[in-house]
Amino acid sequence: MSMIETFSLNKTFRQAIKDPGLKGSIKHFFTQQYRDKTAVNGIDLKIEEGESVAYVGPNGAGKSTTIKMLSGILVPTSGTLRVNGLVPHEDRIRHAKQIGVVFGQRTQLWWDLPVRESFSLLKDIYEIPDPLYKKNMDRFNDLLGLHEFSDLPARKISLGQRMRADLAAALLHNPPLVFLDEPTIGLDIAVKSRIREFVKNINQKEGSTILLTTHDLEDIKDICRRLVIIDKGRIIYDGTLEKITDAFAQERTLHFQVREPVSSISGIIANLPGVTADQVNELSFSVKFNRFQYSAGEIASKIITSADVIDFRIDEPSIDQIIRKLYNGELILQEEQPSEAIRS
Ligand SMILES: Nc1ncnc2c1ncn2[C@@H]1O[C@H](COP(=O)(O)OP(=O)(O)OP(=O)(O)O)[C@@H](O)[C@H]1O
Repeated sequence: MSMIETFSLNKTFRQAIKDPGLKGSIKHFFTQQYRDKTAVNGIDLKIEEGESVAYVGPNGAGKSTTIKMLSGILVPTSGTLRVNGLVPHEDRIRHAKQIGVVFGQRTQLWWDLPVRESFSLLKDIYEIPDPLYKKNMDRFNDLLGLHEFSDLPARKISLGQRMRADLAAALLHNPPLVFLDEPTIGLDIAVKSRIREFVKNINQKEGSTILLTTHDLEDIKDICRRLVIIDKGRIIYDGTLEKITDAFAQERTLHFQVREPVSSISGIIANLPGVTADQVNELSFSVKFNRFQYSAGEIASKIITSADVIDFRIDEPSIDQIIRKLYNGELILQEEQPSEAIRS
């Protein structure tokens, strides 16, 4: 049985059409015009137990709406979904016990209570047995350093501390499935890396299934093996990060620095079809090539035998640039690209 299975999942919202300002609100009160906004449009998604999946897409793509349906907060307009054997919105209480949810923008801690009191309230709410509670608190203390701030009320702790506490709060009851909605938003590099390590730990050591939405592509590289890209409510890619890199990161650039000016770079690369060169200044130039056509070693040795090279480095398009181009419609995923999982 899959951990998550959706078929033709749709969610349409009714949005009010109104002009801005008070005048618009008064007019809307009398005329009441609405339009339908399809936020999620025919999502078929299967996630197996123990997978770690990044669910990414531009703003407004439908990520949060999907997570809200999967966590039972929203009822789908049509289609079916099953999460660990339950239909989330039909069985909300039982479902809540089998998931952990972290929203980077919101906290589930009690604002005025010391953080440790929030944990103890959650222990009662989820009916967590004493030994499990103690085991998890010890583990989370080790991994997330909760003791540094657990006597303080949630309103007094920093954003990074709040996120560490929220992660612990969401996982105290050992849920087999964890939804993380932007868990590293606004955090510094050190806290981000601590959180990524923690999430990897619960996925790899505890076997928890992870569904992560993020705009920080470093999160994906670190945590997830599978990437699902959604745009305008539809899945446009479902596969590994490597496959998308293979499809689009074909171009490599070698940058060279030389001791003496080179008279003709185009002459040096003349018998390498498809390779292009750019003179940066008298003593440096770059050479672009397709990595499926040539190896970096081939290109470098060709240049080194013809020029007095003192240094060189290689650049490849970052996954960040590739995914941003996909969002902007500058790259189109096509059937013939080397990815079996690409959807039209
Ligand atoms: N309660 C709602 N009522 C009306 N429209 C909504 C509601 N919730 C979401 N939408 C609309 O549905 C679309 C998808 O929103 P959603 O929040 O799922 O996107 P997202 O991918 O999570 O975006 P972001 O990265 O900005 O958080 C948007 O156009 C949004 O305006």
